[in-house]
Order: sequence, then structure tokens, then C-alpha cells
Amino acid sequence: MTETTTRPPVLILLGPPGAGKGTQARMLEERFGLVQLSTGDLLRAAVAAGTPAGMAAKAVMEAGGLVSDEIVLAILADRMAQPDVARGIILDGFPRTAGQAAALDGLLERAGQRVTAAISLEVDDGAMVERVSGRSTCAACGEGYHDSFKQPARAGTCDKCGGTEFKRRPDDNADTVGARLAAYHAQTAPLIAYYDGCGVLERIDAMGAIDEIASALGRIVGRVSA
Ligand SMILES: Nc1ncnc2c1ncn2[C@@H]1O[C@H](COP(=O)(O)OP(=O)(O)O)[C@@H](O)[C@H]1O
Repeated sequence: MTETTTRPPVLILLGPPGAGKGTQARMLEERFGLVQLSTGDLLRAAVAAGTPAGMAAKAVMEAGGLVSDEIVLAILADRMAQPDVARGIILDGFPRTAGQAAALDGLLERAGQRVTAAISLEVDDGAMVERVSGRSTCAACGEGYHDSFKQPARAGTCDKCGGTEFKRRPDDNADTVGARLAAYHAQTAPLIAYYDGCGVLERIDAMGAIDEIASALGRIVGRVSA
């Protein structure tokens, strides 16, 4: 008899700022019961809580640079030590450097796991500047981005909680987006070739409608976690 052990999937979403990683990760979380781990969210929480890591990260984030691997890895390792990650994870915004990718491989290997799939959300840089400069989150529930980039003049309500006030991330402005895109191309885009070499890369066109991208992603996740 062959013993089959199903391992919880470890999925990575790769893509520049504004590619929709957060939106799609939240949708996958709901649909597949996975846990979204966003280093951006973890860092923003550390900044808001005023922890030493948050205080060190704040200025770098506001300038659109990358926070040091040391800080990011410490924050991520803490989060990965929590029991809910046993359901399987979607990493959103991590890894972003070759050092982080190597550290993740080591962390997973010690837990008897490996990356199940790294999914590259492929988009145009020009559209990203527009999207990111126009997006905002609900001030009441803080949930996600309410696609305000699709309707920038909308004074509407939050589709999750009905809130009517929206706030913008301090790093979502045209000046900083350029720096974030440059950091992405210099340090993160090379990971696409790295995961291709590992045999786990999947690419999807992420310029279309949110639901179409979610369906394409859902098909990949269903296949790789079967
Ligand atoms: N893995 C990471 N390594 C280094 N810095 C990170 C990492 N994740 C997030 N950050 C910091 O947080 C900022 C916001 O990241 P994130 O929320 O993923 O947004 P986006 O993908 O839209 O840029 C980044 O510009 C960077 O300063």
C-alpha cells in the first residue's frame, strides 16, 4: 500500500506593486481555506504598533524601498510559527529578494515542505502606476483595496462593511510607485527565473477583470494542490 500524505500547499504570488496580489490572495483564502501571509500587511501592522522592527521599516516603506531581509524574515518566521498556517499558505509580497527565497526554502525544508507553486501575475508597468496611485482602502474595516482605481471618482460605500470613508496608504503615490517598481524589477523579478528553474513556476495574464484572474488562479491552485 502506498502511503499518501497530503501536504498543505505553499503558494507564492509574484508580481509588481498593484498587480492584484493582495486582492487575489484574499479571494484564494476564502475559496480554498488557505491562509494569506502578506509581508506588507505584517510590516504595516508593526509600523502601527510601533515595534522596533516597525520603526526601522517605516521610512524605507514610505520611500518605496525594500525593508531589510533580516527584519522581513523575523516578522515572517513569527507569523509562520502560528498554528493556522497548517491549512496551507499564500505568500503575498514575499519573497522579494534572492536572499528571502533561499531563506524560505530553508524554513520549508526544516518543516518537510517545499514551494508548491510560484504564480507570476503578469501586468504592464504603465498601468500599475495608475492603479496604485488611485487605490484606497475602507477606513472602517481596513479590508483590502476596494478597486477604487476602477472608479477613482467614486464616493461610494465599502463592499465589505458599507463604510463610506476611504484612506490611502502613504506609499501609494506616483513618486513612490516608481521606486517600488524599480525595486521590483531589480530584486524581485529575477525570482521568476529562479522558480522556473525549480519547476514550480506558473504565469497568468493579470491585466484582465478581477474575476477572470481569480478563475485562472483557482484552476492552477486546484491542480497543484490536488
Ligand atoms: N518581502 C519584503 N521584503 C522587503 N520589503 C517588503 C516586503 N514586503 C513588503 N515590503 C515593504 O512594504 C512595502 C509595501 O509592500 P506591499 O504591501 O506588498 O505592497 P505592494 O506589493 O503594493 O508594493 C514595500 O514597498 C516594501 O517597502
